[in-house]
Amino acid sequence: MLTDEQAARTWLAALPEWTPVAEGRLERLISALNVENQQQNLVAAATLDRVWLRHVADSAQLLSHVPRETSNPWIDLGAGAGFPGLVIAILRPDISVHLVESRGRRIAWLNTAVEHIGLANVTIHGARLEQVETFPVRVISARAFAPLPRLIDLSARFSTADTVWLLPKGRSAAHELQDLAGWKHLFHVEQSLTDPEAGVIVGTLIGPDRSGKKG
Ligand SMILES: C[S@@+](CC[C@H](N)C(=O)[O-])C[C@H]1O[C@@H](n2cnc3c(N)ncnc32)[C@H](O)[C@@H]1O
Repeated sequence: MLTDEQAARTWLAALPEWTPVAEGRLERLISALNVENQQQNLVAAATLDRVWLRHVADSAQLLSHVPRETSNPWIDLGAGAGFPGLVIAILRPDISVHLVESRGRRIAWLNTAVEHIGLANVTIHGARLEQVETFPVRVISARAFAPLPRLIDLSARFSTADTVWLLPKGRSAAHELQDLAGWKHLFHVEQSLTDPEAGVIVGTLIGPDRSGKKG
């Protein structure tokens, strides 16, 4: 379990995806986020002094749940400040990362951040997810985007038999999964590395469940 900034940075530096370029880009992201967060509430202000733990490592931990060679393309729903999507794009410059965000000021921030960091592998869909054209993806991530049933209803059309879903769900992960009805899936909850009480829902979606059973 990572509990402070130093531990988070040490853990990040040991990742196979870690490079000096990625480190520089993450530092640029964080400094721009600190400035922009004074203009709009991208992340809770109280989390800024633990940004490596609460946002960077919290995002990067998703990489360990999907094989490196089967993670392209990746879509991040409700990208907001860019977590986890921008962190994934920085650590995996070899894959195509799609960010979906509907709020104008956040879309503007994402565009500015991508340009400022110098990322060539990000596509920003500045629209409601409901309006984004369907395309198959290998990974769907979404942090703090929507309750699980709505999240799946909105995004199942991007999922194939091979798509891995990575859904950081905080403390509600196990309950949300237990209460999920209407879908056949191979989801389970992984312990979050950054919060002892939080979980990440991980797995694949099979399809609609017409049997009426839960979970
Ligand atoms: C609570 S924020 C989380 C942002 C980011 N994932 C994070 O964890 O820091 C949820 C984001 O989803 C966006 N959002 C909500 N509904 C959406 C929709 N239907 N389509 C696209 N974006 C949406 C909101 O504008 C907001 O930026």
